[in-house]
Amino acid sequence: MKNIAIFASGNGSNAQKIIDHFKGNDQVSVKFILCNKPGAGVFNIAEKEGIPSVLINREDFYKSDNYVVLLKEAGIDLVVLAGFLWKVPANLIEAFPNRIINIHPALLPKYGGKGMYGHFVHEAVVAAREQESGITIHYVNEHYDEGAPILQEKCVLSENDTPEDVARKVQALEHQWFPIIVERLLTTL
Ligand SMILES: Nc1nc2c(c(=O)[nH]1)N[C@@H](CN(C=O)c1ccc(C(=O)N[C@@H](CCC(=O)O)C(=O)O)cc1)CN2
Ligand SMILES: NCC(=O)N[C@@H]1O[C@H](COP(=O)([O-])[O-])[C@@H](O)[C@H]1O
Repeated sequence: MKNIAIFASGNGSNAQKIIDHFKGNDQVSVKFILCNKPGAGVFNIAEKEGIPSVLINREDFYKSDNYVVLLKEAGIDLVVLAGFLWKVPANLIEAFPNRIINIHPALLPKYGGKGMYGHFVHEAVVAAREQESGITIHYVNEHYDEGAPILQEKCVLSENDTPEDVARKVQALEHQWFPIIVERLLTTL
């Protein structure tokens, strides 16, 4: 059995796609959904899917090993950041070397780093009149968006695309590829 923990901060559409992908697979379990935003939509997904959820406490997250202990005791094999908006601290990264991955809604290294999340990314891409955008799935290190890349996929943009149009095109790539990459990585662990 391979065990996944998903970290999210928002609606959880990527979490839902990953959960759906492994339904019927008795070798993979989504053990926890952890979120730092009270009332986030991902909590509704956890409840609907019968997956234990955890509201992350900032003090504990950055000043204790409580979440490392929780994940280790649950036998988590892969930590998946799916729209998680806090920086993962060094103790968690050290406890799960090459076992934490993230999806970024742009073609890193462009449009990454502090402040580059959600609609801010797509607004910057449109402002720069980029002709393409896409996704980057990467390992997580102690800096935002600088971990080793795992996959990049592109989408073509038109000059009339709004940030919302870009978000739609990018999200389609996320939903298509993130579950596949999670499954592919689990086979290597
Ligand atoms: N140690 C790491 N932690 C995280 C990474 C990472 O690569 N290394 N990726 C992020 C996800 N992310 C981009 O993919 C990202 C998320 C959020 C931010 C950001 O600027 N956050 C704000 C706070 C926003 C909020 O609390 O609502 C901030 O830090 O001021 C940048 C990039 C997940 N964690
Ligand atoms: N830099 C991090 C970042 O911007 N992550 C982005 O947050 C969204 C979460 O959507 P979801 O909650 O519907 O999965 C996704 O588009 C993901 O790429």
